[in-house]
Amino acid sequence: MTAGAAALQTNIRPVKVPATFRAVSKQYPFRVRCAVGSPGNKRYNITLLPGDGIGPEVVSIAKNVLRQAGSLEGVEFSFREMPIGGAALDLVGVPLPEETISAAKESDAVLLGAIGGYKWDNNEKHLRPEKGLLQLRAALKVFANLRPATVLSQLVDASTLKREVAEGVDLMVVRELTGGIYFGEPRGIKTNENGEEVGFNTEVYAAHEIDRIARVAFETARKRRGKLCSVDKANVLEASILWRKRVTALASEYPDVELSHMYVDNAAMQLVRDPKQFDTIVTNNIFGDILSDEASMITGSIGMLPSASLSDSGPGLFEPIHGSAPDIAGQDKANPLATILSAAMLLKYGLGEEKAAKRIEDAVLVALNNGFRTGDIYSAGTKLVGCKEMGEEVLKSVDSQLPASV
Ligand SMILES: NC(=O)C1=CN([C@@H]2O[C@H](COP(=O)(O)OP(=O)(O)OC[C@H]3O[C@@H](n4cnc5c(N)ncnc54)[C@H](O)[C@@H]3O)[C@@H](O)[C@H]2O)C=CC1
Ligand SMILES: CC(C)CC(=O)C(=O)O
Ligand SMILES: [Mg+2]
Repeated sequence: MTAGAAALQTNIRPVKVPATFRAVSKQYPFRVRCAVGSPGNKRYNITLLPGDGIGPEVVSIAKNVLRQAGSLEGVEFSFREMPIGGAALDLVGVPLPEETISAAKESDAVLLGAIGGYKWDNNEKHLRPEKGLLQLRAALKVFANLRPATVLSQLVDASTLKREVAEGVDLMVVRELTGGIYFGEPRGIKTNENGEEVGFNTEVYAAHEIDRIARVAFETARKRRGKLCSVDKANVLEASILWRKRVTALASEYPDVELSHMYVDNAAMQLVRDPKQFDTIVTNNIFGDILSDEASMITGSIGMLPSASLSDSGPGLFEPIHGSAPDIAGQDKANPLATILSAAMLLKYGLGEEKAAKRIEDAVLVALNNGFRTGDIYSAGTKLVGCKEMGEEVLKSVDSQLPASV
């Protein structure tokens, strides 16, 4: 055993691996992981990757909420915590240890906090926390990243946009997650013939990568309001020209979905001008990363937005869209709702446990209805609480049988 593996062993708790089978989800064009057994004894293995900064704070809360919601619906979890990002670099010298990849692959779903921080910002490229997250997404083949942005009526005043612009926004960004410029080769920094340093990356998409994310997006739009906007930069980039061509070609298979195209610069502007025009947005890795952060502010805060990253077979990866927020880490200021809602997406999209997912979604609404707000979503007349107290309020509400008024 390597020194790294030995160090990791101390962190690994043995778990009982249940027999699992896969069933086609009725909800989405993905396979969900299903535990074998009667509704009374369902059991799933969840890999927890707290990561860095506020990651451990929000994941520990989401874990408790997940366990409680599950237990009320006859679902049990075995949690296995593994290192990733800066935490893994400090522990074993790499941002994504083999043991973490294996644990993630063997589990039924993965819940991640966030990675990164000032301490590792000057590390060599392959020893940066962000590299670990990209490697994990590639290892799990989670090409489809669903990032819903919904303005809750309770939080309209937390939006930076005017009430009439923000109220009622409900959109879904379908982001391609394992291709494009974040992964494309060649990449690097070299010295050119003039002795000057040159940094370069490659935006590259194969037809099959575009087709599979487009299909997810068409299916998603079909189950929502039937409108799909494909965002690209086809007026400049060849990768976008192919993107637009492939998405357009698939549209004939989805006659019930209204397809439109928009350049990304216009999309960034339209999102704050009139976000209600959007239902489902499909876009590449980098544009989806940027536009979803922008969309989060319409909802009040980046601390509100969850995500589901799905493959067409193995376990899904569920994480808030925010980063490790080193500026507020360790201060009990983080909003845990994005991670709690990611746990709800884990139940719904990863395991097909819709009732438990609904319990969590309702509990978040009840906590907000009761006036609790972390600093990022605070407005006059509401109760300012820290990360832990917000988590406790959601946990209390999970038990509540009261229907949440949206
Ligand atoms: N998926 C991941 O793990 C991601 C990791 N990162 C990494 O995180 C580190 C910080 O990156 P930033 O660009 O600052 O982005 P960030 O998302 O961590 O923070 C941006 C701003 O939003 C605030 N914020 C974020 N999450 C919040 C929450 N739950 N509650 C309240 N406020 C919250 C932060 O305090 C900060 O002011 C970097 O190392 C970056 O590479 C960034 C984005 C995604
Ligand atoms: C930290 C990066 C790897 C990606 C990112 O910002 C994101 O996925 O939202
Ligand atoms: Mg991002």
